[in-house]
Amino acid sequence: MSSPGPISTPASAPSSPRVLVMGAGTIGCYLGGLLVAAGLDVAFVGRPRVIQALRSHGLTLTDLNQRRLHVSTAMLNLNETCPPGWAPDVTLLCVKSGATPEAARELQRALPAGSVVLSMQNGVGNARDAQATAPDMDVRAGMVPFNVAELAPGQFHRGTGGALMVHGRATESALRALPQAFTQGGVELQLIESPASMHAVQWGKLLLNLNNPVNALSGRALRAQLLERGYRQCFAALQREALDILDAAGLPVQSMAPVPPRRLIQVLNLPSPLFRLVAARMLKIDAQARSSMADDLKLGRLTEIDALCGEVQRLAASTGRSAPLNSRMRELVMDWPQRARPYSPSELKQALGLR
Ligand SMILES: NC(=O)C1=CN([C@@H]2O[C@H](COP(=O)(O)OP(=O)(O)OC[C@H]3O[C@@H](n4cnc5c(N)ncnc54)[C@H](OP(=O)(O)O)[C@@H]3O)[C@@H](O)[C@H]2O)C=CC1
Ligand SMILES: CC(C)(CO)C(=O)C(=O)O
Repeated sequence: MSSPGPISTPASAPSSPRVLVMGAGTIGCYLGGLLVAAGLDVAFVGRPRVIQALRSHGLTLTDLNQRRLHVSTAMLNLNETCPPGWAPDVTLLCVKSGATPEAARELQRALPAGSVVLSMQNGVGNARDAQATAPDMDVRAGMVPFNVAELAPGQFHRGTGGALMVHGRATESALRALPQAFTQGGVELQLIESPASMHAVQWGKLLLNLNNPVNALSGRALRAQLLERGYRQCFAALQREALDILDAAGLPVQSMAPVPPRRLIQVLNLPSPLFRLVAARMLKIDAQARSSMADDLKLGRLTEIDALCGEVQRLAASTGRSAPLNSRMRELVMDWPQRARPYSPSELKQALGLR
């Protein structure tokens, strides 16, 4: 992506690597749009609402560094199901966790055996679940560190930074084109060779995503929510419980923050004036950015709470322990439709049983 102002987008050459975006939503449109702009041959599969918006408006991508990119409708290969006979070099699986089985079934039906599928989803279980549903695919875990918001139909904004990570090797033909293509759009992609390291990355991201329910229930934008100590204390308590369980299970975690996970918990608990100083980098978030779960609650959609707090509960149970805070948070998110009123910091602490 060039910065600032619109840029022209190159037409993909006949020999361009082919990418299928399965689930053209917020992340799918952002990642796929960057790849179209880099000249890759990208097909999007999405719901009629999104496909119609892209047909009417094209795709506009912006980011926190004032980059702006417009991909015209003519450049977009838009579909409501996998285009028949279209064999991608790589597929980006970008649906929410609850939609993974249906999407994986479609990939299994439509793509040649051995097709590489990258799960660009949150949680630690989506790649495993997709692989179980689509046994002929080669499903790999991926990780998206940054926040993307749909600002208007066809307009997607990246509000935070960080490098994409994917399980694979730079020498693999399916993946070779991706790092450079994303770099052109201002996004780094790191390939992680070892499955154990990728698992540690995913758990590191899950720890960060334990703020998603806090953010969603706060009713505030991410930055405003993180500036409230009471909400940070809730996030820190959920993280501490998860880390204790991960330690008990002997599972390593790669921190997604510039400091180790336990240090991050201390930082989150600091009084706000100190937190602002110490966590200046963490607070480099656009004022309007919200967690993906906040979008789900607002639109009355199924949330990914089961893939986040639910995963902590399941890991706890597998080691003979319990995860009362993550269990309680899961209940609060499930009970949202009955309440439908944001929690103040003290209300949320009280609801979690924190002092
Ligand atoms: N948004 C963000 O900032 C971030 C999100 N993530 C993760 O990325 C993943 C995707 O999230 P996000 O992009 O926000 O989700 P969205 O809901 O915005 O996008 C997913 C889209 O895929 C559609 N979809 C689901 N199943 C199918 C199908 N079988 N065929 C076609 N379209 C389908 C959904 O439609 P419908 O709603 O009708 O099912 C929806 O439009 C999640 O795991 C999320 O946690 C990770 C980092 C940041
Ligand atoms: C980027 C981040 C951590 C923002 O909350 C996210 O993963 C999400 O919104 O789901």
